[in-house]
Amino acid sequence: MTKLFTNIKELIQIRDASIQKVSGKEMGVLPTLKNAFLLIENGLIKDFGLMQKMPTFTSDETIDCAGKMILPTWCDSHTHIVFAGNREQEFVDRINGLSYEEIANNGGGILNSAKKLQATSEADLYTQSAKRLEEVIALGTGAIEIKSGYGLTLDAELKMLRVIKKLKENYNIPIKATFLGAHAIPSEFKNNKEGYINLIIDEMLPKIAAENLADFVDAFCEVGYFSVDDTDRILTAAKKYHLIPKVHVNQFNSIGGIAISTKHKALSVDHLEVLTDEDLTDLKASETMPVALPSCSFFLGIPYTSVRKIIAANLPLALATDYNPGSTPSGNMNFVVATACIKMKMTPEEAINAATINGAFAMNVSNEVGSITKGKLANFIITKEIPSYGFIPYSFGSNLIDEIYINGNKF
Ligand SMILES: N=CN[C@@H](CCC(=O)O)C(=O)O
Ligand SMILES: [Zn+2]
Repeated sequence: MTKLFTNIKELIQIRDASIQKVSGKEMGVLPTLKNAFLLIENGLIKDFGLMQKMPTFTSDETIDCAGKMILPTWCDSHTHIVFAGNREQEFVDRINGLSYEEIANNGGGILNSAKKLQATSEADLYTQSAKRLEEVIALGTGAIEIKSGYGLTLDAELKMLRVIKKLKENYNIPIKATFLGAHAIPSEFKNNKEGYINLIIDEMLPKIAAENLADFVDAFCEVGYFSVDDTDRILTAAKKYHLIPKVHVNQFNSIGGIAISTKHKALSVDHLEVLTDEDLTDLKASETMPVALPSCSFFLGIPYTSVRKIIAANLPLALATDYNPGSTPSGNMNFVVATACIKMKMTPEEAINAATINGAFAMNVSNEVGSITKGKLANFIITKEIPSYGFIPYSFGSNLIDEIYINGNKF
């Protein structure tokens, strides 16, 4: 089955397969072709080039894209879309003056979501989560990472990971599962954090590995949650099961989370709203991808990640949503890209690179998605008629998506 897309006003993010991520100044370069064609075959990108040089193809279907642009679907490398219910009440509490920290200390926050999730059946949790996944695919996400971490008991963590497994089976986009048992200390272990870490290491990890339920491991390395030593213990234990770390660090405090994560060769370190010079030095000596989550800063009113410092240090950067019920109840990557430009002063080129090729790297799916590359999945966004790709972040809040293609089929 072949499909030919012709007269594409601009074909965005064309790359050779050898490019897996872009760093520093390279982030400001977004390779494109104006007036292009794109040929797909059996769900994969087969060929692309300039219209003037298009060979004669016999395709099953031809789609005229005059005035429209094509770019790879967004790669959202950090989400928590498997959750039960919502935390709208906490949103109102924050409007009325309580802080995120105060809400968490009063038994709200992650523990509130854990209580709801524990009381929700696996079937119901699947239905709620699948709805969110479909919502974000329609918004242009074509590869996604999903974390556990709202279970906080062996059974509930397994329930979350089994829901992610089922999503992988039923939806045809790259989905990666991350075990985040170390998301918060459950109330039963309030005065016995060691006991909970032992549960993670001695019971959760072996069971999860035996059922092959996770690709990555995560921990919330933060004051009041898991210390650097706790994180070290968990990442060390996870290594035995070949779980690569992707770690929540530096959301509120810089406590050494980056150093311990890079020491464990983490694939990514995520949040980084607080970032010291020492953190930057540790990142520079690593292959770890820094990931910024601007929708979280927007929703909580906390500082935005200093991405200009990161890029000036010649580092790469990825952008993700952090879609979750507490700090970021939105999985809209278009908003993330716009907010990165508006609030973090990224150029449209940098933001699109961060949300596609670097996002793919941050979840180990670079061979399948993240760019318009021969042999990669035909997962792409066709825009409405727009004057330039800069219009995507510029027209924040507008829906500029005309169609989404996943594995060569309209979603
Ligand atoms: N910071 C840790 N975890 C989530 C939020 C958790 C929640 O509030 O439910 C985050 O990445 O922002
Ligand atoms: Zn998160």
